[in-house]
Amino acid sequence: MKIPLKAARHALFGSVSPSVKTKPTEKEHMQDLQNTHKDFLFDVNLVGVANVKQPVQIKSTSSPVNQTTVATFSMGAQLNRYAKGTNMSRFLTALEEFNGQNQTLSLASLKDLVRSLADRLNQDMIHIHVTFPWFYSREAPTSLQSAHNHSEIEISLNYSKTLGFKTELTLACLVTTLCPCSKEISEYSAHNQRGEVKMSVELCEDFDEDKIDWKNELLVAAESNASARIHPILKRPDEKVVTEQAFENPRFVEDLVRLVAADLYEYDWVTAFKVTCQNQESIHLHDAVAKITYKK
Ligand SMILES: Nc1nc2c(ncn2[C@@H]2O[C@H](COP(=O)(O)OP(=O)(O)OP(=O)(O)O)[C@@H](O)[C@H]2O)c(=O)[nH]1
Repeated sequence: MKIPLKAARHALFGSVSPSVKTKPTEKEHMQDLQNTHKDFLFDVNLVGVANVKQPVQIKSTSSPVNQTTVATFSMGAQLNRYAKGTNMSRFLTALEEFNGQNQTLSLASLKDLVRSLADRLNQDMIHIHVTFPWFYSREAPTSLQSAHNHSEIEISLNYSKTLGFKTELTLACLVTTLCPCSKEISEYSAHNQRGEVKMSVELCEDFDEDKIDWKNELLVAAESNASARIHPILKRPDEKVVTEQAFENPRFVEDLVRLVAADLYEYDWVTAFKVTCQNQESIHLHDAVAKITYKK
């Protein structure tokens, strides 16, 4: 078979030559619809961009201490009823500059990004939400073989020029939970499952991210209270240890949220928290869930 040239193939499938263009091509002669000012009936609480993926550098107190991960950004601003549209491109320009400076993604650098957005968009209120997987080396208990685990991180910043920043930090990780009821009533064994622990915290005024690696602290709060931690590599002697450890530390979903809440209560850098645990029950199709919200 003889295939026609590419241009002919495109024509075959409906492509046509460009028509005569009459609208301006220079930016200064183009309509700027988004800058139209009229009464457009409602203020818009949040307008911006979502699901923007970027490679970012983060720091950790556990290995690997410097790592590249992929973050997903949502950024938005308020818009008053007299402005037709926001300047969408400026969100991406600000983010591109942020990344171009090879900055580490931290609370401090995100706050700089938010301030720069407030200036570029000439807005008093900015919201930014970032999620990314954070990786850490996890050693098996006996063989000491290690590989990477990860938890999901969320950082949410609400900024107001008059009120400043409201920050919420979230970590979600997976743990093992073993059912106390099942252990109590059964002649042998107990059902156990993978549970997701999600913790969101608000920070004290003088929180210093250089002194406290909040990701690590939240991970410790979840894992140290679970029936057992989750490992990437387990040899047989390791598997024996984690199996027995889970049996020695049975947890209802309620037990786990309460124990994690107690740890967060003791963290003096946390002023308010939410803890949820969702167990993918191995003896049901449904999940078991529990949640605690607390303001100190
Ligand atoms: N406001 C708004 N812009 C949108 C939307 N969807 C896509 N855009 C696009 O965002 C782009 C414009 O971004 P702007 O930042 O306003 O562009 P500009 O006016 O050339 O940029 P400045 O010089 O910074 O003012 C256009 O291509 C719009 O079509 C939307 O729902 N709302």
